[in-house]
Amino acid sequence: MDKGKAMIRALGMMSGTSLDGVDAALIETDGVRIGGFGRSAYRAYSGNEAAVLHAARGRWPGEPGVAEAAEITRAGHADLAKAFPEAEVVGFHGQTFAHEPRGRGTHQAGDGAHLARDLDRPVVWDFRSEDVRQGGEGAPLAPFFHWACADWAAGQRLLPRAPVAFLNLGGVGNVSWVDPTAEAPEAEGACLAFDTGPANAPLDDLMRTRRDVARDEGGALARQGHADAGVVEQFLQHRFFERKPPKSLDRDEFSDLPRMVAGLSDADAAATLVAVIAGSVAAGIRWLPAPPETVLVCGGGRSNPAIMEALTATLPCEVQPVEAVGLDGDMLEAQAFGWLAVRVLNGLPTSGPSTTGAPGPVCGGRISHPRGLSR
Ligand SMILES: Nc1ncnc2c1ncn2[C@@H]1O[C@H](COP(=O)(O)OP(=O)(O)OP(=O)(O)O)[C@@H](O)[C@H]1O
Ligand SMILES: CC(=O)N[C@H]1[C@@H]2OC[C@@H](O2)[C@@H](O)[C@@H]1O[C@H](C)C(=O)O
Repeated sequence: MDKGKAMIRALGMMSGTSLDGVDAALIETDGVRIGGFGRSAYRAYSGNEAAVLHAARGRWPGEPGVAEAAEITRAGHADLAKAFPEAEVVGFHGQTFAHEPRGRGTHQAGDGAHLARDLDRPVVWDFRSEDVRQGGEGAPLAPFFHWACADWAAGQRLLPRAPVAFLNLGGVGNVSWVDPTAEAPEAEGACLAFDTGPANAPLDDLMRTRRDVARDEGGALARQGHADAGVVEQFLQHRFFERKPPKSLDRDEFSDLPRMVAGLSDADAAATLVAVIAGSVAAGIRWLPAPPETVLVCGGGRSNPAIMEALTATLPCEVQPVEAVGLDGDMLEAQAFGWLAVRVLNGLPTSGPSTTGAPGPVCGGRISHPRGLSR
C-alpha cells in the first residue's frame, strides 16, 4: 500500500474576479488529504490599487496597464505572505484579467518567480495555462479541493460520506459535485464541476456605476426591489446554459446584462441580478449526475442574504453556507491553492476531464524557487 507523502504546511493565496483583495490561508496537506487548517488573513486592495486592476480587466500580457496591475498583484501578495513565515510553500493564483480558453488562453497576472525571491520560499503559480494548453477550460480548479473538503468533513463526522455539491459565489459562480467515497479526486466519477454563470460581478458593477459603492451590503438594495421575471427568463436563454459541462467563464462574459437591466430602478435591477444568479445556478444543477441533497455555499455571495434567500427559493435542495460543515467560506479558494500547490510539488494532477474537460489528467502549475531553479 502507498504510504503517501508527508504533510506540508502550505500558504494558499487567492485574489478572485471581484478584485476586492487578497485572501491567504494556511493548510496542512500531503496533496490528497487535509491534515488541518491554519490561520488566515485578508488584505483589501486600496481604492487606487483597485482602479488600476479594474482598468486591466479583459487585457493580455503586454497590453496597456497590465504590467502595472501585475506589479500591484505581486506586491499585495508579498505584503500579506510575509505574515506567514511558517509556510513551507506558497500557492499563488495570481489575478485573472482575461480568460478565453478556446481563444487567446488564460491570463493570471503576477510574477511568481519574483514572489519566490521576495518570500525566500518556493512558490507554485500559473496553475491554469497547462490545462488550457492541453485543451481544457483552465477552470474551475477548486473542485479537486472540494473533494478533499468533503473527505475531511466526513472524517470529522460533520457530513455523511456521500455526494455533496459545493457552490462558490465570487465574481463568477462555480459548482462542484463531489463524491468522497471515491479514492481520489481524479478517480472516475469523483467530481463533476463547471462555472454556473455570473455571480457577484454584475451586481458589484451595478452598485459601482449607479451608487458609487463597491457592493450591495447585506443585499439591502436587492431586498427592496422586485426581480423582472421577463429579463431573467430572457437571460437564461443564453446558449451558455445549454452547453454541456465542463465549461468556464470570463468575468465579463455576459456583457449584455447591464443593458438588460438598464431600464429598471436601482432596487429592481439589483433584485433582477440576484434572481439571475439563482436562476443560473438552478440551470447548472440540472447537469449534475444526481440531484444533491445539500448545496454548500462558499464565497462572498453567501454573505448576501438576498442571494441566499433566492437560492433557497429556487433550488430543489437544501442550501447552507459551508460553515455548517466546519469550513471557512471566505478562505476556501485560498486554501484550495495551498492544497493544489502541494499537489504540484508531489506531481499529482490538478484537473482533468471531469473538472476542466481536459482530455486526461493535467499536472498544471509552475514551481519557482527563491534562488532561481524553476520547473
Ligand atoms: N456582506 C456582504 N454583503 C453583500 N455582498 C457581499 C458581502 N460580502 C461579500 N459580498 C460579495 O462577495 C464578493 C466577493 O466574493 P469573493 O471574495 O468570493 O469573490 P472572488 O474570490 O473575488 O471571486 P471569484 O471566486 O469569482 O474568483 C464581493 O464583491 C461582494 O459582491
Ligand atoms: C479563470 C478564472 O480565474 N476563473 C475563476 C473565476 O472565479 C470563479 C470561477 O470563475 C472559477 O472558474 C475560477 O476560480 C476558482 C477559484 C476555480 O478555479 O475553481
